Amino acid sequence: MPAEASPLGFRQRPVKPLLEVDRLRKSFPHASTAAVERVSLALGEGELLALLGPSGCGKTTTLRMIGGFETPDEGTITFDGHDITGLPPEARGIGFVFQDYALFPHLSVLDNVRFGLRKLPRAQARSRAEEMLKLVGLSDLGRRRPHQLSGGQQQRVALARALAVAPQLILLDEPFSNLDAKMRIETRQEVRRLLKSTGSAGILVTHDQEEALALADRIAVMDGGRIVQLGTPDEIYRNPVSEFVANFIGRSNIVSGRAEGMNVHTPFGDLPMTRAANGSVSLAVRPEQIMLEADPNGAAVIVGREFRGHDQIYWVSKDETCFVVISGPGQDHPDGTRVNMRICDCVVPLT
Ligand SMILES: Nc1ncnc2c1ncn2[C@@H]1O[C@H](COP(=O)(O)OP(=O)(O)OP(=O)(O)O)[C@@H](O)[C@H]1O
Repeated sequence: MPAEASPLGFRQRPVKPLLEVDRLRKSFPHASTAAVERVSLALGEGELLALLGPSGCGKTTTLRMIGGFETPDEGTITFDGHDITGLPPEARGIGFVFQDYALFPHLSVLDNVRFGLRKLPRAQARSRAEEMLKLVGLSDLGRRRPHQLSGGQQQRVALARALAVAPQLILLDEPFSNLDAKMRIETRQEVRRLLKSTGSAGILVTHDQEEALALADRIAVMDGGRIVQLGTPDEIYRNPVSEFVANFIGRSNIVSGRAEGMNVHTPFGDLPMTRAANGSVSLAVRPEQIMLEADPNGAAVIVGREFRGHDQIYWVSKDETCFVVISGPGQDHPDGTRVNMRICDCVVPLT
């Protein structure tokens, strides 16, 4: 369902949007389908939005159109009350942090941050750049060159440079992709804290659902050039609109059922649903919504498990279907254990 037609999308529209993107379309020469199709979204002041989706779904093209690096075939972009659709990047007042940070290798860290402040008097530019380096925790490294920094430190310099001009909006294209797993987790919390402390709104492009869930206030899930769902991380996780979203954000088991209003008959018994439906439905059931009870006569059998310390993942076979189940500590079922499966909580009917 396109976001503009989605009740979730409307309910979440910021009262006074800082940015409004209306039905953007972009196709590239020799391509059979558009890279971006009817993309609409609104962003409030200080809000963080993630554009999330698989490779090639149109995230970067959407971001580049908002930044002015790509011209839309159709649609409009309104920023701070002005139509900026035809303006070049430098006239938009929007900050950009590129995937490769795009720092100037021959300039010191301090001069990289000072670069965007060229129009200010020299002393003022220097003090603002120093202030920004302090904000990102790099005060001691101002004299180094970019190649003398770690990936995470370079990322923070790029962010300090973009934030130095106090943009109302900053665009981040896969900003953590060059960092190792541990650094990514630390840096994304740092970036969220920085953006919240400066009050800048942000749009982040990522294909990493964990990153989007951890960093963003709202997530636009994209597939095939379109936004397929727009909502808070909690809404998208608990109430995915389609099998694609249910499987892209976390894991889901798909179960068939016959729906009647807010209830559904399933092989696991009658269950409540998160929203009304009628007739044959596919249902998304999260791994943590399934309870396992050991029973020598149980209809299911554990065929695999992965110990993860704070919880365990089980693969459970029932009627030639394999389910994934996550259970908390204290539940220890060896491979081959016969079990009964019970679904607790509401299940989600999918489109
Ligand atoms: N300059 C270009 N010329 C031709 N086709 C392009 C160009 N830029 C992007 N595309 C195509 O447009 C589609 C969307 O690309 P885009 O980079 O926006 O996707 P993405 O979701 O950001 O993917 P990734 O996560 O891999 O960066 C893809 O099919 C891509 O091949």
